[in-house]
Amino acid sequence: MNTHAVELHQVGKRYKYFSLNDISLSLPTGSITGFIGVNGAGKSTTIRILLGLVHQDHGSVQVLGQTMPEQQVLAKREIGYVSEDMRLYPKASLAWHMQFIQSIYPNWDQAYAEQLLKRFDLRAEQKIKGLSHGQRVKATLLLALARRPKLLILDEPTTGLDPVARQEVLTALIEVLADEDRTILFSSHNTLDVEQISDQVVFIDQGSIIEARSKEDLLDAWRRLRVRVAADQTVAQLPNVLQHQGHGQLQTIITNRYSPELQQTYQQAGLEIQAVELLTLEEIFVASIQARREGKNL
Ligand SMILES: Nc1ncnc2c1ncn2[C@@H]1O[C@H](COP(=O)(O)OP(=O)(O)OP(=O)(O)O)[C@@H](O)[C@H]1O
Repeated sequence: MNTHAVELHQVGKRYKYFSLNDISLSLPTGSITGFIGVNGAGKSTTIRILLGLVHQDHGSVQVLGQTMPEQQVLAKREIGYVSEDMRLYPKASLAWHMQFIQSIYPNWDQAYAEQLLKRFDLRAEQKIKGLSHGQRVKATLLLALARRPKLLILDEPTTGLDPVARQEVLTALIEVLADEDRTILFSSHNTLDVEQISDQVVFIDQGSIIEARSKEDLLDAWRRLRVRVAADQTVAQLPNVLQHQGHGQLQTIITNRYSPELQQTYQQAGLEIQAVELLTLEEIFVASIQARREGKNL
């Protein structure tokens, strides 16, 4: 078994108005990675390169031990892919699609497919054209999950789903990972979903990866400190202050390098620390993008 399901090294792709800038990324086997970026950041382009649908201009791409795009036929047998723009046949039923996929993929798990039908409250005999948006997303997900792929790549899997449906989908994804040699990459604008289920987080901005590490490490490193400062003190010059707000005596500092030692340094500089708070993944994402756009190093 490979220790990494996906390895990108210095991968670049140039379009007229956009370029993916030599990105490197590793997804450990058995992990679930949330891939977060604003519109147009390069999430789908990266995913298409992983699938061999778009060829990189340079750099190496290994997916499940296969070199992409050259060995994409072999890799694709083991990859399940779900995106919003996937087309099912509107006039055919879900059962027809299930049989069709079963005939192509030997790993199809019919018992699991039936379990997912119940979980997602879908009827196999219903035609695709009669399904609501959310039901269509769940149907596509069922077709991908029941193939039992080694790597599941989901482009915005929860967009447009109601909160209950979102939770059902997220629970199904967590269950996939009970089997430890399966790996999931999912892109999302929804940081709440990523915070809930991923164990690795990747931020992409303007074609560059700006953060890639374990969710726990990331959440632990970022803090908001509420501090009382002396009148003549300048907070901005203290070490590891990424952002600060307020001009009077009470100010807030945001740091992405929190440690008890850093807190001591601030205290020794004369700050009175009134509170130390964790940030949500959404706050961390927004602050990371802002810092980068202001030319600060993360
Ligand atoms: N085939 C193409 N030709 C030219 N430009 C392209 C092509 N495909 C993507 N792009 C450009 O690459 C940029 C990144 O697009 P991409 O779809 O990867 O972003 P994304 O992060 O998935 O965005 P969103 O969240 O809006 O789906 C966009 O500016 C897009 O216009």
